[in-house]
Amino acid sequence: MSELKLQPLSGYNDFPGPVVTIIMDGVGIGPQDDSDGVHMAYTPILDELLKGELVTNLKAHGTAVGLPSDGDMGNSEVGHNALGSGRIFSQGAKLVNEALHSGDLFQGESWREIKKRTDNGGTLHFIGLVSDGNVHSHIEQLNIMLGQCEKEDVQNVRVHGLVDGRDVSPKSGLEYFGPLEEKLKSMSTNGRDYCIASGGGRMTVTMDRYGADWGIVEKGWKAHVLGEGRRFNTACEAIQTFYKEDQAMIDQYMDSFVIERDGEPVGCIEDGDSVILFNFRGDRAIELSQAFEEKDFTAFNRQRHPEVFFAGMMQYDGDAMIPKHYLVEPPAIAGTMGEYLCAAGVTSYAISETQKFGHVTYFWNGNKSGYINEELEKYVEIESDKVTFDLRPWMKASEITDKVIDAIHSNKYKFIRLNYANGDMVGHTGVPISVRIAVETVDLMLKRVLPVLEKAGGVAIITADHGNADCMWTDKKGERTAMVAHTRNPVPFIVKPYFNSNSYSLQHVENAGLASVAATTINLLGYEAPEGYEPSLLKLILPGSR
Ligand SMILES: O=C(O)[C@@H](CO)OP(=O)(O)O
Ligand SMILES: [Mn+2]
Ligand SMILES: [Mn+2]
Repeated sequence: MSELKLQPLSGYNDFPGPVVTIIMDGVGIGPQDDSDGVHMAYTPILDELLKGELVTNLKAHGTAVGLPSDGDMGNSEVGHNALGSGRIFSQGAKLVNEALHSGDLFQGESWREIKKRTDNGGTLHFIGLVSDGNVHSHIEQLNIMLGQCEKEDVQNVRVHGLVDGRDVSPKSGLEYFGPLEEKLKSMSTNGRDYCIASGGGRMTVTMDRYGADWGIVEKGWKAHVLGEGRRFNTACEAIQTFYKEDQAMIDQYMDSFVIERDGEPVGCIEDGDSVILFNFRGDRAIELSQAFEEKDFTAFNRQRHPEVFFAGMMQYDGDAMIPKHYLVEPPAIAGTMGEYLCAAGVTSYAISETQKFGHVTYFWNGNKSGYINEELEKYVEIESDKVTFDLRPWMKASEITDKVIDAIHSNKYKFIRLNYANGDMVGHTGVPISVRIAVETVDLMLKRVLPVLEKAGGVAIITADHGNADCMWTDKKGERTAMVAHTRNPVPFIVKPYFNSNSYSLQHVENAGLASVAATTINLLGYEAPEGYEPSLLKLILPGSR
């Protein structure tokens, strides 16, 4: 533990209140036009804060958060990893690409075990998100693995594909499933039999997170494993049918589908088979991994639990070791801010609603679940509604705020962090009236929290993990398409001190990104930032130095 020791910041005077970090999920700085849901919302509090002295913009996408290129939008995983760890780690998207292109992945133990099973007649099943969103998966990575299957002459391959429409445009499923079905067909020569076996929209089927709605995973289990769901001849036929039957249908909410051949599901998962969950990101991959791996599983009735070799694209939870087998080593995010603060005896409080609870705990702590030190920390989850959030854009922001106010009043916590999910979760629905209410909700919450913090004599850090609400639609030749994905826009960074014991100025950091927030926070708590952390955005002004 000795290397986790924080050094006191010289010249620092303590102040009575806590440091409160407010993450406005999905609230980026957009083009300031009428497509920008943050700009369009009535946000007097945020507007005023943005005029302050300790205000800047941060990069929250691409290489600034460890993604392969600056063409990649940010996301909650990489954003909260950077916020909580103070450094930039090469993330799943990048690590998997490297392992695939070098071929290391195919030399690994998991792939070799799968090959053994397929040589013994087992089918290889790929389950995952079929798009090039690069948040949870990338179709090119699936394609490379399929190419390897062909090369190694794996006889039977089934793909259980989830339709995206959340990291890519809302009705783009056919653009990915069309070529994929073609490709699988063209690979089915010399006795090989490759095809899509089941699927469904990612928010309805399989990709639940943080235990928000296990029914979603059960629906996926039924389709992928048991072959239960509405039957079609091809995945493209399924998608086209869903579009035809409901004009308003968008990909992420599509029902499950099962592909049949000769009147039978073409790809149930059986004893002796192998399964690769090809999503690299953990939050929405953990529950299905548990359903495959846990012996005494109670979240839903599996009906049948096939004996399979199950491998994740990565290990999704390094503490709980979920899953046991995986294809690519995840980034080793050690020495997080949480670990340092616990080692220094600093008390902390983390809160969000279910949809983002793991963001301020699991992602924040470098993809590790559970407490670092339960005596010093408190994690609070408010249960999220089970709706598409355009219907309840206020979400659980008020309930979170109530608790945060209690936490400030309690005087028990030196560091409080919270995530308001609204800008992001409602941003993903692409419904402008709801997005506006979502952003206004967050502003109202600032109005509630900040005066309490002022009374307590603390300091607020207000930022976001990436953009989303800041672009609600795109316009091509006068035709608007809902834009439901995250953006590549920068995010605001605001420090609002309510004490007069110290005085700070902004410190210029070249290309400043989210990872600089951790050092800044640690400084505000009275310590030098640990070695290797991205530089702090604040400079303590010592008396007489101005
Ligand atoms: O909903 C999710 O899984 C992602 C988008 O794919 O959003 P976020 O990174 O904000 O959690
Ligand atoms: Mn987010
Ligand atoms: Mn999101």
